[in-house]
Amino acid sequence: MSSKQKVCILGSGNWGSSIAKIIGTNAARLDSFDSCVKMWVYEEMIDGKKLTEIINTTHENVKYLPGKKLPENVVAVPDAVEAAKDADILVFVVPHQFIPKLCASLVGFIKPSATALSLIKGFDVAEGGGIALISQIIQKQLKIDVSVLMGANLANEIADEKFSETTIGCRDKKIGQILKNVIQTDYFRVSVVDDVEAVEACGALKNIVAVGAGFVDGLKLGDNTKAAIIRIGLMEMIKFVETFYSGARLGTFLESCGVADLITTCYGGRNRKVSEAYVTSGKSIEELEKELLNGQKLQGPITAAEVNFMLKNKNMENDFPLFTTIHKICIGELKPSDLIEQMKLNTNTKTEQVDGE
Ligand SMILES: NC(=O)C1=CN([C@@H]2O[C@H](COP(=O)(O)OP(=O)(O)OC[C@H]3O[C@@H](n4cnc5c(N)ncnc54)[C@H](O)[C@@H]3O)[C@@H](O)[C@H]2O)C=CC1
Ligand SMILES: O=C(CO)COP(=O)(O)O
Repeated sequence: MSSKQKVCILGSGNWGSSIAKIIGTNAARLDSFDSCVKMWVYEEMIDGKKLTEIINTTHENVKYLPGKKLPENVVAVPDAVEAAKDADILVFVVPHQFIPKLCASLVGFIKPSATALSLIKGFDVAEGGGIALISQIIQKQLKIDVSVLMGANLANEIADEKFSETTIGCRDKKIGQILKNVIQTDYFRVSVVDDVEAVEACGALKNIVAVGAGFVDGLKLGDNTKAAIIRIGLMEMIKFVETFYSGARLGTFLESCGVADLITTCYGGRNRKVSEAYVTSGKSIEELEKELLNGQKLQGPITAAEVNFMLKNKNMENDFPLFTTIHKICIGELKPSDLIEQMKLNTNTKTEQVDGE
C-alpha cells in the first residue's frame, strides 16, 4: 500500500451513502488517507438529471439518503473500474444480489495489493448445492483479502450521528487497525475481531429472523412473541454458524454484529417493515419492496431462499425450522399465521440441539 491510502466505496444506497459520510470525513481528517474518496454510483436519472451529477453538485444522495450532506471530498463516479482502479481499500456496500456482476466487472482492473472491506449482508448460492459468503465471492473473483463490517447499524440513524457500535471481522491485526481508523468516529464505535466468518454469517442470517419479526408485527402478536422469535432466531444463527463455519466463538454473537444487529433489525429495519405489510396488505413482497422502499432493496427474503437452497440440498430443513418456515411463508407455501404453529412444534428440540444434548 502507498503511504496515503486511497479509499473507494462501491455502492451508494442507504448504507453506502451513510458510510460515505463517515469515510469521507475520516479521509479528510487523517493524514494516512488520500482525502479524495471515490464512490461508485449505479447511475440513474432523477427528474431528468444524473444521480452522479446531483451528488457531485449538491453533495447529497437525494434518492437514498435525502436530507444528509456528504463531505465534498466524496466524488460520485458512474464507472466502477474508474472508481476502483487506484484504490488501496475497496469498501463493498451494494445489495448482495448485485455483487457477482460488480466483481466480474472489476477483474483485472484493481490493484493486486488492495484490501477489501465488505459491508454486505447476504449469501450467494454456490456450485455443488451450497452457499458462499459474500466475502468469499469477492475474494475468489478479485484475489484480494476481504474483511467484513457488520453491526446494529440502521443507516439513517448513523447518518444522524446517533451513538452506534459495529464489528469489523479481520484476520490481520495491521489491516484491522487501518480499517478501524477509516471507519471509527466519536459516535460510531468499532470493535475488531478475527472471527470473520461468524461476523459475516450473523449479518446475513439476522435478516431472515427480521422477516419473521415483521410477520409477528403484522399478525399483531405482541412483544413476547417477537422476543420468542428473536430468541429462536438467535439459537438458529448460532447453530448454523457452528454447523457450517466451525471454530466460531460464542462471544462473537455478543458483539454488535450478533445480538445487537438482530434486535435493531427486528424493531427498526426494512425487512421488518415490508414483512409486516406482507401480512396486512396481501400484496407480494416484490410489490411491497417497490412501494415502500423507493429503490432500496430487501435482503431477508432472498437470503432465506439462499439458506433454504443449501438446507434442502443437505436434507437439513427440519434442523432450522424458523429459517425454513420464514422462507416458506415468503414464497407462499405457508401462511404467515402458520409461523407460530411451526414454532410450537419445534422450540423444545431446538434448545436441546444447541445445548448439545
Ligand atoms: N441500509 C441499512 O440500514 C443497512 C444496510 N446494510 C447492508 O448493506 C448492503 C447495501 O445496502 P444499502 O446501501 O442500504 O442499499 P439499498 O438497499 O439502499 O439499495 C439501493 C442501491 O442499490 C443500487 N442498485 C440498484 N440496482 C442495481 C444494480 N442492478 N446493480 C448495482 N446496484 C444497483 C442502487 O443504485 C442503490 O445504490 C446490503 O447488503 C444491506 O443489507 C447493512 C447495514 C445497514
Ligand atoms: O442491517 C441493517 C441494520 O444493521 C438494516 O436492516 P434492514 O435491511 O432490515 O433495514
